[in-house]
Amino acid sequence: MSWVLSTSPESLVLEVLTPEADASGEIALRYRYRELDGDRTLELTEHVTLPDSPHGPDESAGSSDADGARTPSARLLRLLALAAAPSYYKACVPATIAVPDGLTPLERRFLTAVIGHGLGEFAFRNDVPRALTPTIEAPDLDEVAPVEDSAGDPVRPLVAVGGGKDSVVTIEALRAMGPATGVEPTLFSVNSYAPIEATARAAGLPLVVARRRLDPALFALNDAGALNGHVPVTAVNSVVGLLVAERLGLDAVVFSNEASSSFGNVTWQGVEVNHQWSKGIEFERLLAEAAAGGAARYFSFLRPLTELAIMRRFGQLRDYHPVFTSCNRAFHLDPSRRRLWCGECPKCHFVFLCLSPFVPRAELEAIFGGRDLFADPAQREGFMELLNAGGRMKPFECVGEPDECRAALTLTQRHPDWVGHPFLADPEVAACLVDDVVVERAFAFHDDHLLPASYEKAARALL
Ligand SMILES: CC(=O)N[C@H]1[C@@H](OP(=O)(O)OP(=O)(O)OC[C@H]2O[C@@H](n3ccc(=O)[nH]c3=O)[C@H](O)[C@@H]2O)O[C@H](CO)[C@@H](O)[C@@H]1O[C@H](C)C(=O)N[C@@H](C)C(=O)N[C@@H](CCC(=O)O)C(=O)O
Ligand SMILES: Nc1ncnc2c1ncn2[C@@H]1O[C@H](COP(=O)(O)OP(=O)(O)OP(=O)(O)O)[C@@H](O)[C@H]1O
Repeated sequence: MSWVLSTSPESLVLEVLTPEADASGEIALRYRYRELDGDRTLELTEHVTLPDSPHGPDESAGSSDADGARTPSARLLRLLALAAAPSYYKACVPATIAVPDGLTPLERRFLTAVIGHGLGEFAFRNDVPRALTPTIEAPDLDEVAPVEDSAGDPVRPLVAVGGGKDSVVTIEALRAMGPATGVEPTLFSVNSYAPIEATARAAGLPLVVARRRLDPALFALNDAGALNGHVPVTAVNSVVGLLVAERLGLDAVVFSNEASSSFGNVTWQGVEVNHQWSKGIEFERLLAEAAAGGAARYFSFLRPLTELAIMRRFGQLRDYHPVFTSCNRAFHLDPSRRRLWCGECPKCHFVFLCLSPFVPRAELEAIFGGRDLFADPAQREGFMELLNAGGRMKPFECVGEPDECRAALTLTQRHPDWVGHPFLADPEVAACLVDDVVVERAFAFHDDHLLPASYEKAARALL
């Protein structure tokens, strides 16, 4: 199979083939590398298994077959095949991606964006700018006529759970909406991880789990030296969420992507490179438009809020403090590589810094296994990057804006638990303190969001 790695990108095409699905919830996403001037091919298949309802079969949901079972809609299946394509494309970065079944204008925009923006970090780190602009060969299909979403606000949301702080804030806000609005959340994850299961248990709400298995040939290609790097994984999780909602008869898919995730890390070759692109508002709009008129709406409940406002709210949700994990080392595909709170990655630095004004010091240190990360000289540079000290670049991880980090530092410096801490007396750290205007701005409500009215009201109540 490693012939694909030695073939020139111009002589190689990645085909996105027709996805297959059945009423049991099994989905096969099929891709094929094809040599342009030879006859060698390499087929890759990714499998996704959609869950059944936690309450038993719901006859009213989805499109019914004769036997009452449900098959996923072709529109969402096609979107999933496009959203998952970057994993396979990035291994060889062929000059052409072909979709023999054709693309509607919206699908073409979607594929262009998940490659052109979703692979920004991959292209930057591997220094392959051409990765962002492959030729897309696909017959033009007519757009499906746009359909308005139903007028009422959704009441049966499927809430994505990542095991971290953000989804917890959403879960509790939606639960609080219940008595007045009838909102009843169901929790969902792609694959199963200990912090996600523990979060669902702490919430006491039903969790449904979709399974996603990459083609093992991708790992073999990686071992043989294929290009590798970050992919827009939230794009995949989001479309899987829409397929799950359709299958279970739920009326919304709710993510917990905050305002800050729309801001990039660096501008390179005229492109804003954003590790979190598929968590940003541009992706949210694109998918919401593509999913419009379907079974479920797609939006992010925390879009109007900053990371710091979310941290402040999460600080109050103490039942979850022993169970959540934001550190990405807990989420490797291979369970033997998983680890809780490594204490040395940008997400650990970020959570430690931004929770420090809102959680008593002893409790914060307990979350990190009894460690005070401010006191560890090996972590100093990581904090400096978050604070943008001396113009350092924001790390490639899901972390907030430098001004939010500086506002957190300022609040921590004023907090009695941290008085006299040597880290805060470090002159380079002290130079990052900000005034009250910046602190206040770090809690602002952002109006660029897609929240239905009752959800917007609930989000405002978090401030
Ligand atoms: C857990 C983690 O941080 N993974 C990133 C890491 O990959 P690593 O090899 O250390 O571990 P695995 O995730 O187990 O991946 C094994 C290989 O599989 C490839 N792969 C994985 C998922 C996928 O959808 N497609 C793939 O091709 C992967 O490239 C490995 O070869 O480093 C990778 C390279 O930078 C990252 O791509 C891995 O990130 C995962 C895709 C992932 O799930 N990450 C989330 C924890 C994550 O980053 N969430 C974001 C949300 C932003 C977004 O949507 O872009 C965040 O919290 O920052
Ligand atoms: N495996 C997963 N399955 C479904 N949704 C996920 C998964 N991992 C992350 N998400 C969702 O993707 C979005 C972005 O993930 P992110 O890691 O930023 O959030 P989080 O885990 O809630 O919080 P934190 O920032 O503390 O990690 C969130 O809505 C999260 O719930």
